[in-house]
Amino acid sequence: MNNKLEPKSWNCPVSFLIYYLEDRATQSLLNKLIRSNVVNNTNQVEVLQRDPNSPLYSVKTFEELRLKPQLLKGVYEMGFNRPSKIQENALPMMLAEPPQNLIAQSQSGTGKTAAFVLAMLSHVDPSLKWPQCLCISPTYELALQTGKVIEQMGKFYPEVKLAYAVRGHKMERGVKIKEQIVIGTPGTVLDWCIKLKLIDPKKIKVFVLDEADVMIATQGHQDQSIRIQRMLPKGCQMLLFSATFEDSVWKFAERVVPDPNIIKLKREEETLDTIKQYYVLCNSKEDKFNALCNIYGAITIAQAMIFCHTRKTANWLANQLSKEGHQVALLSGEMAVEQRAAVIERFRDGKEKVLITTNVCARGIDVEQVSVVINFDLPLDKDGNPDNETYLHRIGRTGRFGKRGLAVNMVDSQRSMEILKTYERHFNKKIARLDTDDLDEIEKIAN
Ligand SMILES: Nc1ncnc2c1ncn2[C@@H]1O[C@H](COP(=O)(O)OP(=O)(O)OP(=O)(O)O)[C@@H](O)[C@H]1O
Repeated sequence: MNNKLEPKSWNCPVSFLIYYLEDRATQSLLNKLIRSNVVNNTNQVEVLQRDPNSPLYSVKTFEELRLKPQLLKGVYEMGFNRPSKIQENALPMMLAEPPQNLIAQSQSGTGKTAAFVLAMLSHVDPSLKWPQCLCISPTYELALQTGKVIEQMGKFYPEVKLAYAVRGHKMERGVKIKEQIVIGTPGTVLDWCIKLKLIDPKKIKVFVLDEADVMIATQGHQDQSIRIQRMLPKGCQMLLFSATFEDSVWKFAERVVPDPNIIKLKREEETLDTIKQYYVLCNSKEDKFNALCNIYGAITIAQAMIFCHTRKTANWLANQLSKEGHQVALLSGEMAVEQRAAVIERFRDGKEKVLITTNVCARGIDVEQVSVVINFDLPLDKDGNPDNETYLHRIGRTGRFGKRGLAVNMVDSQRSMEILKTYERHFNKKIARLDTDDLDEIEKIAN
C-alpha cells in the first residue's frame, strides 16, 4: 500500500511533498516499533541468481548456516527459532564465499534487517580495529533502530563494536574510528569518510543500504549514497534492501549494486475473510461515544484501535474515554516523530489498551495484533469519497491463517450510510447492523 502513496508527478504542492517525504520514513519507523513479531508471508519467494548455474541454497534452520556460536546464541536469545521466509534464501547468499551482492525486496516486518545484521556480524574480524561493515539508513531514528538490532544480536560477541555516524555525534578530524561496524545516515557517513577522514572506505568489506525506497524519497540521499558506494573497494559486498519496488527504486538499486542476485517476496494481500464487520447507527458524536461505552461494557477487548476523521474529534474522544477510566493513547498529527514513537511503543507493550488516531497519522502502519478496530468515522479520501484501500488496510488482516478480528463502523448520516454500502459492495462482504443498546446482542459478536 505504501507505494501507492507516491505522488504521480512532481508538480505537487511543496507542503504535500514535505509531508509525504517525512511521512514515509516515519511510517517505516512506527511499523518497526509496533511490530512484535515477524510477518508471516505465504507467498513464494522469487530468486534470480547472477550465476544461474550455481546451486540455489536455502536453509530451514540457523544451524545450517554454521554461524559463530556467539551469534547463534544471540539469534536464539532474540527468540528466533527458524529463519523467516526471506532469510531462508538471503542468508546463504549473504554468507557465501566469495561474497555475493544482493538486492532484496519484501514488505516491512519480514526479517530483512535481522538478515543483514547477521551477515555484517558474521563478516567482521574483531581483531582488526577499523570499520569493516558500513550500513546506511535514511534517517537518524531508523539508524538507531538498526543499531539496536546489531547490539541485541551481537550481545554475546562483545569484541565487535558499533559506531553511529549520525547528526549530533561530533567527531574530531582525523581521529580514526576503531569500531568494526558503522551505521549512519548518508550525509554524516560521507563527512566521516571525506571531510573528517575517520573511516577509510577502502577497508569496507560489507556495504548495506537499507530502506532504499525511503532513501530515494529523501532529497539528496540518492546522490550521497552513490558517492559513498563509489569510494568502496572492488570486491566489497553490496547489499540493498527495500520494502517496495517502484521503477525508481529499481533504477537506483542497479546503480548501487553491481551484478546482483535478486530476491523478491510479494506483499501479502490483506483480506476481510476473517473479520466480522458491523455498523452502528448514531446521531451525533456523543451518541457514538455512548455506543462505544456499551460495547466496552459488554465484551472484553484486549486492545483496540479507534480511527477518527479529525484531530479535534480524536482529542475529544481521548478525553471522554479517559474520564471513563480507560487507558488511552492518542496519536496525533502535530506530534514529533519521537513522541509518536513513544506512544506506539507504549501501546505495543500493552501499557495502553486503546489507541485513538486520525487516518493521516496511522497511514501505512500495520497493526496486525489489534483484534478490534472501531471506525468512529468512516475512512474517506481527501475529496470526501469512499477510500477502499484505507478501509481494507485499517481492518483487514493478512495471511490465510490470519487472526480473527472485529470491526465496528459508526454511521451517523445518510451520506455515511451510503459510504458504508459502497464498502459492502466493493468487498462483497456483509456488514451487519449492531444494536448497541442490546447488551445480549453485543455479547454475541465476541463469540
Ligand atoms: N527468523 C525470525 N524469527 C522470529 N522473529 C524474527 C525473525 N527475523 C526477524 N524477526 C523479528 O521480526 C520483526 C521484523 O523483522 P525485521 O525488522 O528484520 O524486518 P524488516 O523486513 O527489516 O522490516 P523493516 O522493513 O520494517 O525494517 C522484528 O521484531 C524481528 O525481531
